[in-house]
Amino acid sequence: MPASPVIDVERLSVTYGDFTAVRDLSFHVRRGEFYALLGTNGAGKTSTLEVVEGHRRAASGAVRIFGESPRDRRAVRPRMGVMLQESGFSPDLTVRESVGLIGALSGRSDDVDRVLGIAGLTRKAGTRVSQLSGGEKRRLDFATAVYGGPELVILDEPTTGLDIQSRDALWAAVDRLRDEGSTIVLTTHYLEEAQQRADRIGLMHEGALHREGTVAELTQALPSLISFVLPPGAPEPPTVGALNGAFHIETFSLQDDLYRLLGWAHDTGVELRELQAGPTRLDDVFRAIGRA
Ligand SMILES: Nc1ncnc2c1ncn2[C@@H]1O[C@H](COP(=O)(O)OP(=O)(O)OP(=O)(O)O)[C@@H](O)[C@H]1O
Repeated sequence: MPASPVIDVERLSVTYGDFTAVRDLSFHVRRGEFYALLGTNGAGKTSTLEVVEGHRRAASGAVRIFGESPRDRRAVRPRMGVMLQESGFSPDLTVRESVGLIGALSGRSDDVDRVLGIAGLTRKAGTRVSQLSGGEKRRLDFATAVYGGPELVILDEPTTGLDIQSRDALWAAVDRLRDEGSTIVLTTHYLEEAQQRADRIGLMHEGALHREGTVAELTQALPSLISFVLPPGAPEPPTVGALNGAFHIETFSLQDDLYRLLGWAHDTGVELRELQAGPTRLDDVFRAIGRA
C-alpha cells in the first residue's frame, strides 16, 4: 500500500473578497519528494502555500499535512519548517537569539551554533537583525526553517537576493536534508534551480494547476530546437525556417535532424555559425503557457 502523502491538497480554492486567486487545485507531495510549485506571476503559489503552512484559511477544499489539518499547529509545527518570502523577526534581537527563539517555538530541538554554521551566519551570531543585509536576512530565514531538520521544509523563493556562494551553500544544506529523508517543497522564479533538483513540478497559471510532472514529462511535449546562421552566399540547407538570416528548426527528432544537418554542412563545406542544439527547457514550457 503506498504511504499517505506528506501534503494532500484536494480541490483547494482561495479567495480575496470577490476575487478567486486559487480554484479547485489538487496536488500531492510524497514523503522524501522534492516538489517544485512553479508558475507565472500572480498564479496563486503563495496563496496556496499560505494555506499549506496554516497561515490562511481555504475558501473551499481540503488540505492535510501528515494527515492533519495545517491549522493544528501543535501537531504540524514540529514536523514542518517554513522559509517565508517575508519574515517577521524582531529587529532588536541578535541572529543567535532569533534562531534560538524561533527554533524553540518550532518545538524541534537542535544546536543553534550548528544551524548558524549551516546558514553561513556564524560570524553574524551577535549582530542585531536590524543590521543584517538583505541576503543575510534570507539566510536567517533559512536557518529557522531547517532548525531541527524537519520532515517537511517549505522554501518560498529561498534564493532571491542571495549571491552565488550563498545559493550554493543553501542547496548543499537542502541536499543534506534530503539525504536524511526530508520532503522539500520549493517555489522559485529561477527555473534552472527547479529543473536541476525537483522530482516533480506543478506548474500553476491563473489559479489552477496548468501541468504537472517530471521535468522530462513537461518538456517532451514541446519540440527541441536547432539554430544556426549561414555565411553570406551559402547554399540553402535541407531545412526550412530562416528568419533574418538565422535558421531555427523545431524538431521532435533532435538527433536525426542534427545528424542530417551536420552531414550536409560537412558535404558542402559550409560553416554553421552560432550553432546551438538542445532539448526543450523548462523556460520554453513557461513561455508556451501564454500560447496554450
Ligand atoms: N491579500 C490579498 N488581497 C487581494 N488579492 C490578493 C492578496 N494576495 C494575493 N492576491 C492576489 O491573488 C493572486 C495570487 O497571488 P499569489 O501571491 O498567491 O501569487 P504567486 O503565484 O505567489 O505570485 P508571484 O509569483 O508574483 O509571487 C494575485 O492576483 C494577487 O494579486
